[in-house]
Amino acid sequence: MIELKHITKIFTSGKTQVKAVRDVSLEIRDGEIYGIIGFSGAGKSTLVRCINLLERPTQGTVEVDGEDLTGLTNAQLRRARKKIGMIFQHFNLLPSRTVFENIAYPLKGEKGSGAERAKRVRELLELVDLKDKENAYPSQLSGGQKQRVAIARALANHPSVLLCDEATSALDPQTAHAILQLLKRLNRQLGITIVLITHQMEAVKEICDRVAVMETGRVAEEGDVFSVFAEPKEEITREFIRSGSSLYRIQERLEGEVSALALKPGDRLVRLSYRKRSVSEALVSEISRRFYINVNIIFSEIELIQDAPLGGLVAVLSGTEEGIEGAVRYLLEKEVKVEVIEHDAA
Ligand SMILES: Nc1ncnc2c1ncn2[C@@H]1O[C@H](COP(=O)(O)OP(=O)(O)OP(=O)(O)O)[C@@H](O)[C@H]1O
Repeated sequence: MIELKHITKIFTSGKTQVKAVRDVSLEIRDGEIYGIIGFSGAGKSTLVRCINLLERPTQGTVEVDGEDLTGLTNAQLRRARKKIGMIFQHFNLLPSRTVFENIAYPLKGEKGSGAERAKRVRELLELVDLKDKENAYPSQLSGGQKQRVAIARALANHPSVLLCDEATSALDPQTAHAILQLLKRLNRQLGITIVLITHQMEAVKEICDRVAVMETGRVAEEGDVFSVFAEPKEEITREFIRSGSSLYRIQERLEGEVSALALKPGDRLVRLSYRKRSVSEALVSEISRRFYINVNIIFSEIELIQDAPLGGLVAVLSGTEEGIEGAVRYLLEKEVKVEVIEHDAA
């Protein structure tokens, strides 16, 4: 387990001070994928660099598996850091070394013969699906391949934690997806704890179990990914959801063009959002049948987050006043959030 207790980090240069992290306390459990999301400058990188003490916190303690890293001598810290691998946005490979040599680099000075180290490098190459690239140089690799090399290198000493600082931000969406899937596989296969720093909501939704949302050096909100995104409590989280969801953008567009939908008297244009994991029934056909109403779906966006549907739809409900009222009550009972965007009162 990683326990951050009251971490504050202040950068001082001359007379100016920047409080990059302000009194952050977090617990990251063994074997989970923990996301830290925030816009640029929120303090994510500084916080994650405090976990392996690449940045020494101005205040607070960092415990990894019960050991307080802030209290260690330099030699002890070097040993403790072997338990914590790290990858970066721009891969940080050694350009004049081959893939094999890059991965072997952290094994230098470790126990074991050259043959044993070579065996370990080949195991790692296989783990990240790069067996045929051991003699290539970084400049001969794609971004995704470079990140695979960086992951293999970070895993060389069997760490129990992998810190990922914007690891997919420099990659195209397809390659980013492949790297995220690789991280998820390594998490399941090796049981390694992963801390993923990102400004991309998609990355968090795709693989994280829990998430912390950071704003101006603080954690604004924290929890399991489904709950945080289904029922955000803070405005900053809502901003992230809006930035990554067409469901909200479509509403903005529709508001300007409601007349084009030709709502009839009594019709309601609504947005339905799933808020609880339990929604699995065919709700649309159910309300249509029970309350004798028509549900004309204009747009829907539903994705599986942690195996539960998250998202919703924008639709026009037409029928009698009682029918529509009944349907709305029924949806609310099922914990579906109902927002009326337009009501063309009869
Ligand atoms: N070494 C440093 N010296 C001075 N200020 C710094 C230093 N590193 C970071 N900062 C400042 O601390 C704040 C937080 O930066 P940080 O890089 O942690 O944020 P971030 O959320 O990771 O953003 P980004 O995604 O843009 O890297 C920013 O205002 C930044 O300018």
